[in-house]
Amino acid sequence: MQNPVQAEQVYLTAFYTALDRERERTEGRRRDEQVAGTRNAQALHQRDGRVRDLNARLARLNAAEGGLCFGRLDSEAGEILHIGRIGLHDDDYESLLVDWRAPAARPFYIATAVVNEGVVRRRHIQTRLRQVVDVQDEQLDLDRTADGASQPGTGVVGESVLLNALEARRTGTMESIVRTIQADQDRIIRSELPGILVVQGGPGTGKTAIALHRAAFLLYTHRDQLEKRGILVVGPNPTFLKFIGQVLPSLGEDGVRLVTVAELYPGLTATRPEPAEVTEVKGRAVMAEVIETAVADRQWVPDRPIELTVDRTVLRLDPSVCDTARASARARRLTHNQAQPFFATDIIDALTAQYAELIGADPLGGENLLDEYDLAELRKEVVAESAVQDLLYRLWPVLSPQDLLVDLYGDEARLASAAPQLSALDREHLLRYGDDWSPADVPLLDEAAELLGDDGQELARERAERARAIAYAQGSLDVLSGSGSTDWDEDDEAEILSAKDILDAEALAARYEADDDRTLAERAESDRRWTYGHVIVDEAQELSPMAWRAIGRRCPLRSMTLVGDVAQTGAAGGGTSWQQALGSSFGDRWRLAELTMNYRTPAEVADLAAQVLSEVDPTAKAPRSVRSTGVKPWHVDVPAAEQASYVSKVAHEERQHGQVGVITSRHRLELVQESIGDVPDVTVLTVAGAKGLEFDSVLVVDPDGILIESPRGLRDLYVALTRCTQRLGVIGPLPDVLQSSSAWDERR
Ligand SMILES: Nc1ncnc2c1ncn2[C@@H]1O[C@H](COP(=O)(O)OP(=O)(O)OP(=O)(O)O)[C@@H](O)[C@H]1O
Repeated sequence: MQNPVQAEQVYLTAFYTALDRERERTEGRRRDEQVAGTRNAQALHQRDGRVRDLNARLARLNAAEGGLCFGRLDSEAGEILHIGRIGLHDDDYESLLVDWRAPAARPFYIATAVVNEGVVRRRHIQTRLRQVVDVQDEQLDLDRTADGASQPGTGVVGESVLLNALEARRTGTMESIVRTIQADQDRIIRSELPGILVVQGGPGTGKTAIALHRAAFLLYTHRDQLEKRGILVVGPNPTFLKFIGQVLPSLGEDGVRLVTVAELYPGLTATRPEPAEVTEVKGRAVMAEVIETAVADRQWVPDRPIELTVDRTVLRLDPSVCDTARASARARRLTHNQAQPFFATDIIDALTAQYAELIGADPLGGENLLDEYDLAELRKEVVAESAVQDLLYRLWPVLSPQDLLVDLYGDEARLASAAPQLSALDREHLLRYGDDWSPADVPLLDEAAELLGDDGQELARERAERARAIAYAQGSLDVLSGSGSTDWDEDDEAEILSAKDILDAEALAARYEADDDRTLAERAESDRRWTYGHVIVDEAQELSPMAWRAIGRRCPLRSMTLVGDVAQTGAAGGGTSWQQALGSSFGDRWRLAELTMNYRTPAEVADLAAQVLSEVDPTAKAPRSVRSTGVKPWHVDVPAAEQASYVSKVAHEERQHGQVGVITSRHRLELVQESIGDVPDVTVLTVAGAKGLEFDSVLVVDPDGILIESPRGLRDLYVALTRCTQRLGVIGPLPDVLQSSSAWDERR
């Protein structure tokens, strides 16, 4: 009789055969598409689309190679279902392997002995390359479990697969948890698409992992809807995005764009560092009003008449004329730049009328002597006069968001007028000269862009895009006409109109624009007004109200998953409750899910972190660790002068345990970095840089410094202490909150 490993090997071999066959078929279809002759541009274009789809299918098949099948369900009715990274069928379209995201796979994640979902046995299948190396069974029918009917050779049941995964050394990048998703996590992953779902959970509860698996689930379940608009994932910093960047490709999904808030505005680099208190002011919800007033202030009405000369005739523009023109332009409810031509026309009309009055007046007191042609000529003169153009610029300039902010930040008077609700000190924080940008400027630029509308630059970009499309279309036509004469015999040629006969490049370009050949991520990246089918925000507690406004604009459907932990907020503008963070943008239109199990930190470390959490928020409940390692955290204080070299020595030693993270105060960062040097598997960072990351071993250096460097120092310390999967060491004087002798390993 076959043992379970052998039995599963038979299945697995069949699955890989099916995978190989599907891959060959897809490759064959792609080859056929690529060599097939196409006789008109539209067909060529449609073919490009099919090749794109086949490439995506191949990527999904290739991604499924590692760990293709990892589970099996046996039902009460004797039915067997194998669960894998992808769905596979045989030639008769009978299901062989069920995609982990399909409804049928769900019991694999949620069935328990109490609520077994009709499943009597769950089997975890462990594979290496294409070989089954182990299987572990969980009996879910209580009767059979009671009489001990577990199968021979099945190995340990229960949580061992999960614990093995958690104990495994980290690789430096996050990996998929598809084999071991837990029931409470599964519920979040499969939560419905519409609406805003907030996932609150302490450190290591799997929020990031879940958010990414949810993206994969949503793309699978709502592919038609989401493939067109894509999913946006917003993370706290580029290191974090790199850390999580491989999870979705490993699940075969690439219709997702990963960005930081600083990258949300196309064509702009926003990396200038700035003090936390400045960031905090820029992030306040009230800044939306400030920007609105700053725009309104650029629609100026002088308080006394302005004189200007057109061809030696002195004209006078009265404030009342400006006021009327402004009111009428504003009443159009257009953006500032869209409304500008209407305002300008009214002013020019008024000046032309005055001009005509003066020079066309009949000396004998009769009617004005000028006819329509004369009036048109006078108008041209008025428009061409530079003094008029200068005045129009002062009264209602066409502005880019950058212009608006540079002018606002650089002028105390403008700031005072636009931001009376801010204190003098807050306004001082905003005051600066220059046109380089910090991440906190991005939501403000976005806000300004909404109110200002197109300033011509966007139009220029669109024109450049169009020129590109025409050039591409022209290339396609050249190819078509070149091959047309050689491929077809004369009879054919007489009957078949060549694409060139039917289309010119411009018309063809219009078709290309309708279905752009750039990837979705590329198109979304260059278009500020792109709206996504779903938005995921990680470390969501860090975002300011202004950032939420910018993100909300990218998802008018309000289909979002926001994951974070309000106890870990470090950013000056971030929220310490979800109501506070989201209220100004989304009111109470969001639903909350909570995670309570900590899959990262062992209990020994989590207990210590819980002490800090109770200082941060006495009402907060620390997540419960799923495992303990028996290794207590250790602490050493060394004289400040020797600290950096001591840290370097220990960091080098800790490498034997895997990836090492050295988390220190901003103050000490450079010194520690220099002392350790560039060593593989050791990363030195501040708490802000470590957010969302994890390491096998963590050294927290200068905890006191971390504590006092920021008004949110306690939260920062909490984050630092919860980054390790195995070992924690603390170096430097211990703050009071960590003075608990029982928590520490005294041996070091
Ligand atoms: N069901 C699971 N199976 C295996 N590993 C898991 C599971 N859930 C979480 N993990 C692992 O636990 C670790 C922590 O997960 P993750 O980073 O998603 O937590 P988090 O809640 O985002 O933490 P933080 O708030 O600290 O950023 C990761 O290594 C992740 O792979």
